[in-house]
Amino acid sequence: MIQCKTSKAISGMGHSMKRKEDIRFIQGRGHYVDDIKLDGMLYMDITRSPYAYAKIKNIDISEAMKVPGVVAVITGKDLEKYNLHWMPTIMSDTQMVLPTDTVMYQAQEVAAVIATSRYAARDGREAVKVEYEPMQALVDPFKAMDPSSPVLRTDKPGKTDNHIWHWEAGDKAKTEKVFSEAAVVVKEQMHIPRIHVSSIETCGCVADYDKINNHLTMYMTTQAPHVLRTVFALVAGHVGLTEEKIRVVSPDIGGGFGGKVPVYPGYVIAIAVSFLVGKPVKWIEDRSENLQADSFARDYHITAEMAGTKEGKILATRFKVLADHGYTDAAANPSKYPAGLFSIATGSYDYGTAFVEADAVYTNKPPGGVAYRCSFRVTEAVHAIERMTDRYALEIGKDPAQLRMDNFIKKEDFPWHSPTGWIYDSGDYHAGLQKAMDVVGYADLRKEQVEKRAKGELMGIGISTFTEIVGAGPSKDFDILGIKMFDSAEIRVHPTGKAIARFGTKSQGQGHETTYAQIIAEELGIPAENIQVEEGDTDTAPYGLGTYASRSTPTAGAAAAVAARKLRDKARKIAAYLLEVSEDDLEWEPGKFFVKGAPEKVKTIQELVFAAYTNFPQGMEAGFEATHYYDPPNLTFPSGAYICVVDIDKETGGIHVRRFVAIDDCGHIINPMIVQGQVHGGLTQGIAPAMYEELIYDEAGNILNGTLMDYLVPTAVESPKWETGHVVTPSPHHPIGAKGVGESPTVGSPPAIANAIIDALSPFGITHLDIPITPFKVWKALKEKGAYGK
Ligand code: PCD
Ligand SMILES: [Cu+]
Repeated sequence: MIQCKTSKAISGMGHSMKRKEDIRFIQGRGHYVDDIKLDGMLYMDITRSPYAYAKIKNIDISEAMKVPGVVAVITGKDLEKYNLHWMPTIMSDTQMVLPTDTVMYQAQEVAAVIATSRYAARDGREAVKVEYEPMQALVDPFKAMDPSSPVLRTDKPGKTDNHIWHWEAGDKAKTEKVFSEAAVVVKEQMHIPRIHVSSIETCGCVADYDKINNHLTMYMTTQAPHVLRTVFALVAGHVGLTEEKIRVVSPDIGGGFGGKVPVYPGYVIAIAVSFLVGKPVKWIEDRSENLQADSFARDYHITAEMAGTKEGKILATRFKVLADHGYTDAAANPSKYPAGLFSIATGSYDYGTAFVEADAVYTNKPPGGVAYRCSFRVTEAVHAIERMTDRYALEIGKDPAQLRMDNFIKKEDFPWHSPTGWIYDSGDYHAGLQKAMDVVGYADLRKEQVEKRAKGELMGIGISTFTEIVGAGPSKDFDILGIKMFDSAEIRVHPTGKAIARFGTKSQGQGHETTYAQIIAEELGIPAENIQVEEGDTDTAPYGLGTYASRSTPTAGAAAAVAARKLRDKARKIAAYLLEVSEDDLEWEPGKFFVKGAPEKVKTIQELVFAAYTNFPQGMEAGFEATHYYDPPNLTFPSGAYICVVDIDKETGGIHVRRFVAIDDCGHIINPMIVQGQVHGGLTQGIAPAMYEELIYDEAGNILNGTLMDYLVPTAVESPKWETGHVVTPSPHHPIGAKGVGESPTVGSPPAIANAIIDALSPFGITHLDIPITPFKVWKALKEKGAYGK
């Protein structure tokens, strides 16, 4: 199925080349921020608020200053003197760096303690005495929307409510008409809970300000080094730290998953302190801080409706969202899309009309709304559409697989214009679902289910046939803080034919050092092994928007191919010159040009590169280097067909995932082994919100599961055996036909699991349960439906 045009020695596209980076990772030689030690480095720890909403009456630092090793305690008032106490968020909202008078969520930063050791900093943090006057927190987003509720963002002049923005897409009037006339309408209220990215490595940085040269080097765990450099320059330009004086370096990163896109106050405080003290300052979050205070994901309350015929033709959908953004809108979305790409909510189905609308609201919870392994809210959209498709099938008593087959967009209808304005590039949804059904043995499973039901046993089969939307994005629509979302590649081939390539993206574990090398190997025929890939240093890499939203392959990966093709064009010119033929008489095969019909007249790419430095035609520029900034013409639309089989213990509500088959379509695959790893990891991060994870707050805004003792992150023990496979519909507009894949499994799997569980419970009249679906929720729902007698 995967075609390899290059030999294993070259290892271009389609080869399961072992990951270059793993040589250091598996030997404990990865180099992370916390491994950085600089002369005279100080350590920072942060005093945080125990209250979700309170006035700060007083901060007494005297005891903290007495702790041996503590050199300074910084508060909002200190930063205010330099106008560094506020910063912009990526969504152009504002966020406190340190508060001067009010705290807005539990675990918010209140003061920073600087000491000569991490331990002293921690002791100092405990010794900071803060006097608070607690206020009534607003936790419920629906209540917060109520015009009679107190206004939380009193820092915003003229703000009279807690509403942040309203956004909509699709055709409201047309959709309403279809709904009012439809024979069948189904409706569910659902909550996609607030969850959290639990990367192995927490956030952290070392801010190293050099007073003599007025230069800041910021070592940090960021998915978007260039954008953050720009943000830092915007925040600190007025004190002389302009962009050319800032270097952001991201060393190895232990998982990003969207949580390392935002700017956290800790980074800005570390910069401010290093600037004021003139020494390097290290800040590394601990596990609980990471869970309690960093950007959350999801938290969408969705009223979902679907209209259709009695026979099973979907006619329209309507989705209304209330988005709880916490204290500030610190989501990581393209500017034009405050609700991200939620309007992909029509999914893989061909029907006439849809209307989606979203309102965002402030509450006393940590800020965020990051795209945790999700292209800006596509996960929420997929959950809504895939749950409702099953809900509709249940309503009319039709098999959910058949209902999907009957409603899919057909492969000949691509490029397909969705009713909410997207143009899907390619796909073959029928083939994907058919393959998943064949692998899982769908017909037999349905028979088994009938037999089990007759015996009172609970077995469920759940399907999710989702369409993803990745590769942000085309500059006409996509920007972050005004910066267009292109990405870049720069290739330098040295005289001996070995190369270094640099990118505007930044791997956090995805394997870019391997796969980017494979793309260049494919295009130039230089062995991937001989191509060194570098990312994450703003002094050396070309400007790019970073790695998230499965955008690296669609953008920087494309840039690599285009830059390599520029070089191949140059190689052709040199070959024509050396072989004394016209360029048209030459033929390319990965790694060499030869004369048509005379294959013995050949120049290898290595010879041609050498000639670019030693023997090139008069008038040609010397060297063998190229750069490309790629502005994608469209997004790529990967898809998947997932089938999950569950067995439920009726007495305890215990859920056992018996099978999980995932057929993905990410177009042409660069490295099948890496893609499989991506799918395994992504599925595990899909079972997480479906069955385990949710951040829970009480009415006072206290987080009830703020440690990994209580916040249940699934491990290998909880993970079922993932059965994976592919169909391949190349992206027609991408230079190598690839689509992103990193997010697909996390986006597509939660509804497959939820649908399976609901399918098992449907004989009791249960039509919906919110994720995470825990044994207790199942048991409670069964009890309410009288499953255990009166
Ligand atoms: N067709 C194809 C596609 C793809 N690939 C591969 O795979 C990977 C991925 O890719 P993509 O899809 O393009 O993506 P990126 O951009 O690179 O990345 C991103 C993603 O990725 C994922 N994965 C991962 N892994 C790891 N290890 N770690 C991490 O952290 C992570 N993260 C996650 C997330 S979350 Mo977001 O941020 O939320 O938005 S988004 C995301 C890479 O390596 C590449 O190359 C291949 O091979 N082929
Ligand atoms: Cu495949």
